[in-house]
Amino acid sequence: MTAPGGRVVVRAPAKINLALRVGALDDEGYHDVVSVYQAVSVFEEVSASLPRDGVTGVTVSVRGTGAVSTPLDASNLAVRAAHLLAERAGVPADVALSIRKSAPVAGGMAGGSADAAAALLACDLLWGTGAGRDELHAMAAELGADVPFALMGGTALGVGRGDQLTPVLARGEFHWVLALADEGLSTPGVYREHDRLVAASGLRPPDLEPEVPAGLAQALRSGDPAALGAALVNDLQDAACSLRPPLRRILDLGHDHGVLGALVSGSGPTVALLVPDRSAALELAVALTASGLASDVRRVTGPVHGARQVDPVAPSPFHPSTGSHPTVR
Ligand SMILES: C[C@@](CO)(OP(=O)(O)O)[C@H](O)COP(=O)(O)OP(=O)(O)OC[C@H]1O[C@@H](n2ccc(N)nc2=O)[C@H](O)[C@@H]1O
Ligand SMILES: Nc1ncnc2c1ncn2[C@@H]1O[C@H](COP(=O)(O)OP(=O)(O)O)[C@@H](O)[C@H]1O
Repeated sequence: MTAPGGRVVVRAPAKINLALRVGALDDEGYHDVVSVYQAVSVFEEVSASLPRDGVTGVTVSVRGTGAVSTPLDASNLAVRAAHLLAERAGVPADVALSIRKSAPVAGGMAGGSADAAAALLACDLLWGTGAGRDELHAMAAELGADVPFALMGGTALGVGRGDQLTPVLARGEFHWVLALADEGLSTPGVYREHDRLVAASGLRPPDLEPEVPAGLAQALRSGDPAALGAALVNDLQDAACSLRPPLRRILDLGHDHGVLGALVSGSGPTVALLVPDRSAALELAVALTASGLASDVRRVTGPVHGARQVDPVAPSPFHPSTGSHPTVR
């Protein structure tokens, strides 16, 4: 579905980690992890167009949530994705990328990874390079541990660096309230803090079983939000809270409101609170907003689909004034 004028639009989801177990550090500075990802209804949108006559190379523009703190140079993950695909496919890297961000930057929701996944797919379609699923997955893993999941979506187990994926059966729809922060947390910085806390505790990092923790698998299979809430776990949570102590107050507020579960998403600082249904989500969102503890509060659902082409001429549900989709607020 390339539009007249050569434009492809792809939407890719942000994620929450339902479980994140962190094992030993390897020689390349990566930790062995067991991660259960769930894609949620916060979508990054990447549009890829053929450049105007005489223009070559990759250009990028960014708008939406956190646009001002998103890099516009070669370090932008969508730009890196376009260059990587062009190099592997042996085609010129000529594309104008335009990103509409809804996920917070450095928020522990893999918004940048979603941009990379969306750019890979959009450029593949725009250039007609015909990379298969496996090839796109391999390129995604080179770009970052979380990028393959943004291609896949749904609910999935990630092992190794978090990039070796297996889909997980999840029934039904789960309702989340997200508490966003103005300022992000650096992923390597949070892993470093985790290592410091583990060393200080005198405990060894756990040897990980490369499978979905039993209680979590059962909760997802049966679509039981209360059981899912009890099974949520994030080994990076203490490190994120150590670097950003006010996150504990958001978790406490959630527990005071009787949420089914609450945890920092990945490396944070986004906090994800699980509630039984839409009306509980609205009630909690109102309380969180009134508390002033979060810079933005979103109501979202999961699981949702992975990176997917959308009709470039259809009106976008993106809300220009807020940088987010009205359906998720
Ligand atoms: C923590 C998680 C949880 O899903 O993501 P976020 O919550 O930040 O989105 C991931 O493990 C992050 O994934 P991602 O952000 O793609 O990581 P990468 O770009 O590949 O790596 C950034 C840095 O994070 C650290 N890193 C990442 C993955 C991993 N398994 N072990 C690590 O120690 C390394 O220091 C690495 O240099
Ligand atoms: N397109 C992009 N969107 C957001 N961040 C990006 C992008 N490209 C590169 N980055 C860099 O990647 C870092 C983390 O990206 P992001 O996926 O937003 O966070 P997290 O890893 O916490 O989920 C940011 O600090 C930012 O500097």
